[in-house]
Amino acid sequence: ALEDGLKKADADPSVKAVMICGENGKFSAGADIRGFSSPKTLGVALGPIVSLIESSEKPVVAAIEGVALGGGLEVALGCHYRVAHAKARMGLPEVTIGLLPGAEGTQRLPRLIGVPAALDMITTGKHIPATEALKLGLVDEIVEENTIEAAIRLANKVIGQPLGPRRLSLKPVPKLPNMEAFLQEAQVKVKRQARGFLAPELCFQAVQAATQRPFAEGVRRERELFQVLLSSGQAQALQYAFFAERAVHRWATPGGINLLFIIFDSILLLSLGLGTMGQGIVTSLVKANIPVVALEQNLEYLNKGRKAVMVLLEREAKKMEGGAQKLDFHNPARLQFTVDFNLLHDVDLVIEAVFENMALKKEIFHKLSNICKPGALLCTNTSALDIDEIASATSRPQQVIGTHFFSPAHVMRLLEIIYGRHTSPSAIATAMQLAKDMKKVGVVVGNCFGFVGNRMMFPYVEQAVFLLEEGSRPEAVDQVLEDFGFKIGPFRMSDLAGLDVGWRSRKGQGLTGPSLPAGSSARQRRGQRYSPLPDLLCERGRFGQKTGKGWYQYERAGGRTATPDPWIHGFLSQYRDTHRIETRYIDQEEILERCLFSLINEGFAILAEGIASGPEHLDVIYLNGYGWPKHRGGPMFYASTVGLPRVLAKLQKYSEAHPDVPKLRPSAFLKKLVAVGNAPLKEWMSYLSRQSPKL
Ligand SMILES: CCCCCCC[C@H](O)CC(=O)SCCNC(=O)CCNC(=O)[C@H](O)C(C)(C)COP(=O)([O-])OP(=O)([O-])OC[C@H]1O[C@@H](n2cnc3c(N)ncnc32)[C@H](O)[C@@H]1OP(=O)([O-])[O-]
Repeated sequence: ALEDGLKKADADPSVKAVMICGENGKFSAGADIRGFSSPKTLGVALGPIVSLIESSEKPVVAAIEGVALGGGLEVALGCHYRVAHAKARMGLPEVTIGLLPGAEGTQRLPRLIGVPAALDMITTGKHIPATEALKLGLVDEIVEENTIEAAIRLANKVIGQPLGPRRLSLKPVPKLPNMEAFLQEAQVKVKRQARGFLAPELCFQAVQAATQRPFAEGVRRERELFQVLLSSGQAQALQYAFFAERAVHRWATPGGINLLFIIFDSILLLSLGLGTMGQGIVTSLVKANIPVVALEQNLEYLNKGRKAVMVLLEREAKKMEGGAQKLDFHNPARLQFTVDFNLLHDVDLVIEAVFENMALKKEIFHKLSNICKPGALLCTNTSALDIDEIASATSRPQQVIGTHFFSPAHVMRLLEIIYGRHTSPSAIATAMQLAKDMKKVGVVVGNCFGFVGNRMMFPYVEQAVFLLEEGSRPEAVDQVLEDFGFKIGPFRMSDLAGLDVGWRSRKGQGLTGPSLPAGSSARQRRGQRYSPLPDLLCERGRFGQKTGKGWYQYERAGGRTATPDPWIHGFLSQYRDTHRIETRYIDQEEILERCLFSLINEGFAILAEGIASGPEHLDVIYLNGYGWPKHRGGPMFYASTVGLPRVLAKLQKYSEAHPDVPKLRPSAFLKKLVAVGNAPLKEWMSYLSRQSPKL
């Protein structure tokens, strides 16, 4: 249509200028991402159309409203002028779906805004607001009112002016005094951050080509690189992740009810507990423009918490344009700190974020149930505790729901939303809406120990520790998983989170500590293999970063630079001697497979139990809360790319070698999917006889 329109306009002498706009207040979100999975729909190449726009003999003005992303922005770059609405956002986000701008955007953008800014936009895929686009010279004008009228005004003004200088393909790339050095440094940075993710590196190469070759050759290079990415497999993983994230917004209850309404006109939210988690939650709420009261049990904790929240908010405000004014967090109508439980009467929604202790949580929920107004929703921030048991302390279990935030809560996007046996659909809908307002990805899951994310994490960490018993070292295991794409491996993660957290939980479960029955075997619990290694470290005061020693050693207590610790190496060999374990060499493949496949195996069990309604939900949780590398699409998608028969065969092999490790025993659901012929991921759930009984 664009091509036809342009040709008609060019041929019609009564047309003096052309204006291109989108429909319904949106310029364009770019190519249809679904089209990339079918080569047929890629038939129409956008690049030549962009060139056609640029070569028009009549001035073409883009009127950008809403978004101009990807191919949308590339179309705008072909125009001779760009007018944007002040609220519009622009970007070349192709890298986030594993691609690069394939319609000449990598060649035009650096010519317009210079190499540093273009590289930044293209390799990160970030969306920038119109005000920033104006500063960069990406748009010629921004308007508060009618963009289309403004674009037409500009078009009328420029009729008859020479178009040569406005054709980006004819412009040279602006020179930098130190272009070589700049590019070298930028490439190192891109590579370091990509950790196996191809698209940023190829985006870099395409922009580099713009600095080294004439426009037409640069375009050829861009097309070659685009094809490499298109067939890399990473693009499919990222595009799957894009749609998976949107699919988790669609949730249903046992009767198929899916309520999408907010039950409160205006929310006054109360955050209870101002520890690290509470501080992050309050910061996110203020950022989401939700009036919030932060409550602590005593003044000492309150003042400490208030100070920390203020530091976080100041920092957030600095990142935003007009941040302090927008956040307005010194205004008591927006944010109050109190120790007065009477304020609970007026709040619509409570997020409790006290210490992870069942007795304490029950006591608080009993109190909340007595004080809060009848409609108030009561959320508990917990990473593993039973929502039904917490709800049983109230007279309104239908209004109790789990909201598992991830630390730091003002940064991490994931919010696991856990419904109990009595949680009402409107409570789920409200929690989902809250997630959306807080710009988080809410995923509805069922109630079980560890919910989805942590439940899948337990066997992964368990395998990592077993590998140490058998002959590996923390740094070797971490390296394999970091090479796979995780930001940090399980041991560095454990040091960061604090080894004492798990120790406390194991003591609570009677797996270690004083409640462990006398005479228990060191490496067996309840008939299963158990590793006391983490407990032994904790007994020696090695809690991780906070004590300067854990699985690694650090420069000081609270230090962040992990270095392999010879003490740990000696300790491990002594441990193996004590327990007569023969040290063996464990290769990278075994490390990777045992850690990942045990996690994936638990995912299949979760799906079969109806704790989550589809593999996409598990993947979205892992991508947004556990640092799973995005270009691998999430654990369940990864399993589908490895092939379920291979995952099954490997689990069978490892399970035979370790018969006392139940988490290596292949799940019945995985076996079934292999038996039916390696079913594709989107069909998995149709092979469950009872679908999502808990949702
Ligand atoms: C020979 C080679 C030729 C190559 C040519 C290359 C051209 C070019 O370089 C490549 C591209 O443009 S790549 C593209 C680069 N562009 C991007 O990567 C932009 C990706 N999109 C976004 O970032 C966000 O969706 C927006 C900011 C646009 C809206 O955010 P919001 O307001 O929170 O809304 P929301 O919930 O997010 O979306 C609403 C609905 O729209 C759907 N949908 C949206 N975009 C889609 C798309 N492009 N496609 C399909 N569907 C798309 C979305 O799934 C959802 O559907 P549902 O059924 O209701 O679930």
